[in-house]
Amino acid sequence: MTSSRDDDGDPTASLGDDAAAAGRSADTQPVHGSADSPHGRRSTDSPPVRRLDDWNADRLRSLADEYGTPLYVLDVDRVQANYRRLAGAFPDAEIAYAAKANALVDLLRIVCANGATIECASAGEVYRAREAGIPGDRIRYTAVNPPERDLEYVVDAWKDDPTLTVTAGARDTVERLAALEYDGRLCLRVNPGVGAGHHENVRTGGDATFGIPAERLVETAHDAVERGFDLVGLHAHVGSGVLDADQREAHRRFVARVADLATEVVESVGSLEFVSVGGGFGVPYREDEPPLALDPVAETTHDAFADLDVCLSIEPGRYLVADAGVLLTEVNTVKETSATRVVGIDAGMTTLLRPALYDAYHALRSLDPDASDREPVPQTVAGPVCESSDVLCVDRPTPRFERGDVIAVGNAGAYGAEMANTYNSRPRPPTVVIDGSDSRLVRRRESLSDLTRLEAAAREGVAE
Ligand SMILES: Cc1ncc(COP(=O)(O)O)c(C=O)c1O
Ligand SMILES: N[C@@H](CCCC[NH3+])C(=O)O
Repeated sequence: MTSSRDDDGDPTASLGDDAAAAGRSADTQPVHGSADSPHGRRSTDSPPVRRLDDWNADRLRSLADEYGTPLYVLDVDRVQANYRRLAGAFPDAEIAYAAKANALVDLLRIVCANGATIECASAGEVYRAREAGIPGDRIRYTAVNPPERDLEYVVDAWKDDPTLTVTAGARDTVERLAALEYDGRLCLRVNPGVGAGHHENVRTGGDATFGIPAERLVETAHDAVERGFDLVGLHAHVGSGVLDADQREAHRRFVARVADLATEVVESVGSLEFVSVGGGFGVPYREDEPPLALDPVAETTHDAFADLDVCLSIEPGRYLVADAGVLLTEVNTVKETSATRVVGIDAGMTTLLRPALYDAYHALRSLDPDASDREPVPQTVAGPVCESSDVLCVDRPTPRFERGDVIAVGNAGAYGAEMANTYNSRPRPPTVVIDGSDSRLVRRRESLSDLTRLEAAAREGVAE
């Protein structure tokens, strides 16, 4: 395995001033490439888990007062601490941040300033990365059944900057890229036959639709080389939210299988620059769940690739941003029913989709100064959307929430704002970034007029 970067220079050099500034503090120096453990890893000092109780309630309440609710809050220092911890465990690996977890332009700049590449799942994410000023050699686009419009946009971006890399998960995608006269850097995504994740809907290996079937990989690689592509990489992704022992064991088998497949490709086509083993590093959502021990995962991965002369790449999304974010929401209704105490809040499944989609658990805490004195009672917390699945929790024993309380919802930094939508014509919430003692609005609240802006029938509609 070789190191991902041959320069240890300033990764922000080609970014704008803002990005360079984001990377300038002592806290944000890239950590790649240094070693002080048998596997070249080095420890970092930030706690591996940040619970909801660790957030400063007064500060969050004052942000809710200033910007209103629902409101996403993202703490830049925590993103950077998470980045350093992961980079410390995988010092030789390239870290490609999976923008799908949270694609705010500000955030892309910050992780890139720390040394990351940006892993993009769509033309939209490539567009965001370019808006952030990120150069092509830090952008990777992984096509999933790509609409023609996406391919065309990415091929145009590659014409502007041929250092960009495209990952194809199907032979058809390779053919369609060739038809668009793309013959640049190509990575192939394989389905290694093993998946893992916090819910069956987020397992992307094994019985899933993603990637080239393993038995077709070598012939597809040959085909790509014969067509004149610059075949630089192999990619696979196990799924999302690897945390418990069974999932870690599946991840171990996954990594071993990807290493075998990479060996087959290298033997057949000569060499590869990198192998990406995807993301999936889980974080604890429940108060009593332990954090993921990164070192054994890194060691297993390192060992699996020890005999291969390739750079290792990882694609974390959730691990970098989940516990760096909270959602703030206000209680507007409380009613006792014969079955439970129902607490109505102003954030719903349109604001945070994960509970409705995956039955996901998110910790809840009232920020009211008296909240800790209140007795825990079973409470069902429901949003403002006309769907009975619009509940954050059912009968969860929590200190009584009262009307007017601001509730903080934990681990909302990943797949929170990013999956927000406007169902029931609910404008999407804003995001405020906190950066040390400063805070800034990085995405404004959508207004009612934003809802109709694209419709021809609206007064100022611009539909084509
Ligand atoms: C291809 C790919 N890479 C990376 C990720 C990031 O996953 P996670 O947020 O679990 O690290 C995903 C999402 O599951 C993905 O589909
Ligand atoms: N959206 C999922 C993660 C899966 C990402 C896509 N591969 C979640 O919130 O847990």
